[in-house]
Amino acid sequence: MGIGWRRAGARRYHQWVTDLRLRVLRGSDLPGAAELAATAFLTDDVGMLAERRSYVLEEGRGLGVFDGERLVGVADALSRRVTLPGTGPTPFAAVTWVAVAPDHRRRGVLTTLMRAQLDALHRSGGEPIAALWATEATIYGRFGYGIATENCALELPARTPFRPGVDLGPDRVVEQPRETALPLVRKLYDRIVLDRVGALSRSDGQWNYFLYDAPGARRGATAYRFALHPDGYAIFRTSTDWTPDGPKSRLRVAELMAATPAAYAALHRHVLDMDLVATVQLRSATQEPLLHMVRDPRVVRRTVTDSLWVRVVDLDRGLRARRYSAPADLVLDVTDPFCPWNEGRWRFHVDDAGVAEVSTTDSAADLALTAEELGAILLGGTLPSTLAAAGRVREHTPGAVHTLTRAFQTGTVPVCLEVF
Ligand SMILES: CC(=O)SCCNC(=O)CCNC(=O)[C@H](O)C(C)(C)COP(=O)(O)OP(=O)(O)OC[C@H]1O[C@@H](n2cnc3c(N)ncnc32)[C@H](O)[C@@H]1OP(=O)(O)O
Repeated sequence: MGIGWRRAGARRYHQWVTDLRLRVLRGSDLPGAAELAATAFLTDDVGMLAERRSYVLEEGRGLGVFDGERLVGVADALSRRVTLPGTGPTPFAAVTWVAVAPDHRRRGVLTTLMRAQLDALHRSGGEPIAALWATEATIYGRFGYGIATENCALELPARTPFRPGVDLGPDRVVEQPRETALPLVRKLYDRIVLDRVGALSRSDGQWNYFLYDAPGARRGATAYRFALHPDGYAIFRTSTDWTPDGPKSRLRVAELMAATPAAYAALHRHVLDMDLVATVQLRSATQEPLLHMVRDPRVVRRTVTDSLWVRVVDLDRGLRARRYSAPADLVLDVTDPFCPWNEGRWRFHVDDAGVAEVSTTDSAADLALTAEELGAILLGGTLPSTLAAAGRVREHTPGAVHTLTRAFQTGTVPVCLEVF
């Protein structure tokens, strides 16, 4: 049976008769998948891609499209947990390694993979939400993914001074070799992610993937270095640059986690004060405390980008997965052509404890929105009021947008800094 699809008209897909076949990938497909991913992502480090990938492979979750014997499209969905407001780490399908061979593009291979992935999650009652990092921001909205979190690439001069009075606490930051640092890092991480909305829990394999450190993966920089504090850690690399004006090396932080303000300040001071370094780069939240600790916030260059794109797979299970900040009783009119089981009117009732009841209804709608907006607001990062101002959430009952916004927003801005 051919499974390629081609768009014909605004919303209709016709079966496109080809030799294309979809099947679940096996471990033995990894080399072919790595070849395909390398081609699609414009690299030739096939061996490295395959080795890194092997740490997180799960039987039965990767999907492949084959043209005869040749693998021409892949999409994986890893079993991961994301911290949701009020409920902590919650399973989600981490969609990744999406690639289509350049000579098979724009024939519906990606659409077929997305269709099969979401159908499987729906049918099996698997993870109620899916999430991904998008290579291009125009790809995934059509499949019901919306921008749920943003992050900032920060760059600031080394030795940037803090404001007077920033408390570094009594504890010292000590660098340790990877082997001894990792168990401590993991313990700290497990503690910190519990209430950090948007952060992802990690298994052994996911730690190996995240901290993959083969020389070819370092892009000319050093191996990872580990700086430990009793309440946090920083993992970073440096790349050396000797110029006629003196050393202008860069320090790039892979991850800095701190459970207390003093640990946060001390760890930032450690990376900012590294000798021979001219510039420090970090990936951070949009509401990063560091900006409010330095004496001159304008020396910090910031580039904001979308990070986690979220898709509510099953509307009722997805909305019930988190707690809410204020009571609400609203009827949502949801448009979701890619997952039609979510379409229609839903009563969204939140009690005083923040627990949601979600059920279908015939009552008149207070608000109308699509799956893309639902995904965007789920973590509390993108506000319904912002989407309403953009014309993407439509209010039928005055005050409904305000009620929805109060329910979804949380005390902190969610952030996901881990690309998977
Ligand atoms: C989660 C992740 O892994 S993100 C990684 C995504 N992968 C990459 O960026 C690697 C390089 N690119 C690719 O491999 C491919 O071009 C893909 C996967 C992005 C798209 O695969 P295709 O099989 O060509 O997509 P498909 O034919 O199903 O397109 C579906 C629709 O998306 C649109 N689309 C697909 N890719 C893009 C894109 N890069 N930019 C804008 N629109 C796109 C198509 O035009 C089509 O629109 P239509 O329904 O209005 O006709």
